[in-house]
Amino acid sequence: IIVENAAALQALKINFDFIVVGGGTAGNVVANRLSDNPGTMVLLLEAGGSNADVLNIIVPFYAPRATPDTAQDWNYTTTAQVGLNGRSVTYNRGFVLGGSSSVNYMVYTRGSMDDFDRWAKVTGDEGWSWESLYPYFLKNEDFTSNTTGHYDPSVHGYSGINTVSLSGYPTPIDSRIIDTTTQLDGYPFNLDMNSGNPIGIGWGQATIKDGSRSSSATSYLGSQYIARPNLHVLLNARVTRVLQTATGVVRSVEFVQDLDGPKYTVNATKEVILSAGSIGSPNILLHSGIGDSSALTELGISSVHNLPAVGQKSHRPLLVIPAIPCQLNRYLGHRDAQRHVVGGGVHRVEYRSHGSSGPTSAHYELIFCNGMLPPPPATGNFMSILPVVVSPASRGSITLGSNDPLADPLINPNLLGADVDLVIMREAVKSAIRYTTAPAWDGYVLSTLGLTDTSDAGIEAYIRANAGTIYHPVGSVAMSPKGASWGALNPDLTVKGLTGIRVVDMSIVPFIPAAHTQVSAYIIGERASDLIKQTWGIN
Ligand SMILES: Cc1cc2nc3c(=O)[nH]c(=O)nc-3n(C[C@H](O)[C@H](O)[C@H](O)COP(=O)(O)OP(=O)(O)OC[C@H]3O[C@@H](n4cnc5c(N)ncnc54)[C@H](O)[C@@H]3O)c2cc1C
Repeated sequence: IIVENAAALQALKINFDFIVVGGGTAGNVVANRLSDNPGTMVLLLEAGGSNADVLNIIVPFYAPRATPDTAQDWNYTTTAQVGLNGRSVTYNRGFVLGGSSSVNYMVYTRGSMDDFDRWAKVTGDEGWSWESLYPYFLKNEDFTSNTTGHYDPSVHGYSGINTVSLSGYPTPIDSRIIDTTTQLDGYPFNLDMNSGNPIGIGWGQATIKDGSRSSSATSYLGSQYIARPNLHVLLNARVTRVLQTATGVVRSVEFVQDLDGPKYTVNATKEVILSAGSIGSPNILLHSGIGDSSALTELGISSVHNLPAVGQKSHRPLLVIPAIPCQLNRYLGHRDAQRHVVGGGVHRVEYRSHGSSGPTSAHYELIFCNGMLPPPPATGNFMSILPVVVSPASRGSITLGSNDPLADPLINPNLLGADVDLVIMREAVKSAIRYTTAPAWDGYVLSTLGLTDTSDAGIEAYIRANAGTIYHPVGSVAMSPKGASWGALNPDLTVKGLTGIRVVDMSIVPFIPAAHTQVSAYIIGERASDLIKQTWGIN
């Protein structure tokens, strides 16, 4: 049930068992799974508005229009990035029901077995291993395509909630991408990059249903779920702090509906679940006095619980350079509209101190677009290859610049902060250029655009001048083993040293998966729901 406003919510006088903060990718999974028991009262508070009827987030083609600088984006920018010649870059996050799953590019990649096995190792909890999480991938997924030879049917789920499909129409670069795998060494064809072994080049899968975006809002909060009488959803409800109801017990939530309007509080009888994302969750905790107590005191925020890991040094970004555009001698589609990812691939490079989780994990990914990113020059036909560092070693931070909970936090992803990331990006750029030297591209690709000096130094300068981020922040409220003196969360996602509050979103991740991150957010939501139900004996 969508509640009209805070006054209407208060008039209901409901004792909510659970309050979920943030109706994003993971938060909507939790709201759905907890409310499937009709006796459990769930309140979901989302800062943004409705996803309904917003064309830019419904039509897959329009995804690049959904952010930045829109009403559905938090419209953040980073601090000046030393590794990018002091540039600040936009840092998009969904500000709408569905969160970033409502504005993302819909690429569906799970990551590798080693990625999740590393989570299990780092947290000491086997429940985070690939094998343990595998059922959750299937539970999330409603795979709909059936193009033989483009995927492995045995590794997908067909009765889940969130739709995943293969590209619905062919583009002129598809066969060239795939043919190259047999013409060049080092790019093996991978029938399905979501099997846990993503190395190679294969057909892209996306969270698209019947030509429309499948987000956590359209799937987990689809009409049959949002109508549940025990699930209440309040939009435009921006949470400013979580509050103690007794010493060490955090079961109260403070929020506003207007930036200069009154503050409201609402209590949970069982738990508050923070699912405000990798920027939102540490931001709320810090303003609540849960973080590094000396840094908070300096800002005039009373320390409630000293937890230095919140927002600190755990935030691993992904990098992408705007693209290696290639000028084509002909083009078979509509020039501007064809910004569509049709294939993808992930690769390893030999480098001693690399940061990937193991042999099944990539160092970099090449994303192929049948069109140009950013928007193309006035004449000519273009495709792009986007190299992405998927196992970056750089670590950044989310900190506060003021004690105003409505002010933007300071987002420092520290892009290219570790030398190895620059080396891997340089190799990825070379690899992208090499890819189009295969016979499959003869007479099709004329030249690259923008990058003229292809020496190591020339490529590095190009990267520093043009690189940005692919919007996959993680680890700003990371898990560590139970009892560890570092980390912010226990492996069951409870906040260390506090009762009544868990964090469930991408901020919990100790190491980034070498993948796009929405699938992880979904399965974190799925496992967390089971952990919460176990704690409270809910079926
Ligand atoms: C432009 C873009 C493109 C991307 N492309 C892809 C892709 O193609 N494939 C892929 O796998 N991943 C992609 N990602 C990343 C992926 O979408 C995210 O990693 C994932 O959705 C994050 O899920 P989450 O639950 O952690 O956070 P979110 O989905 O961001 O949810 C957080 C929610 O909390 C709300 N919130 C925040 N603060 C407050 C507050 N104070 N009070 C109340 N509510 C609050 C937000 O409005 C939001 O709805 C992309 C991301 C972006 C931004």
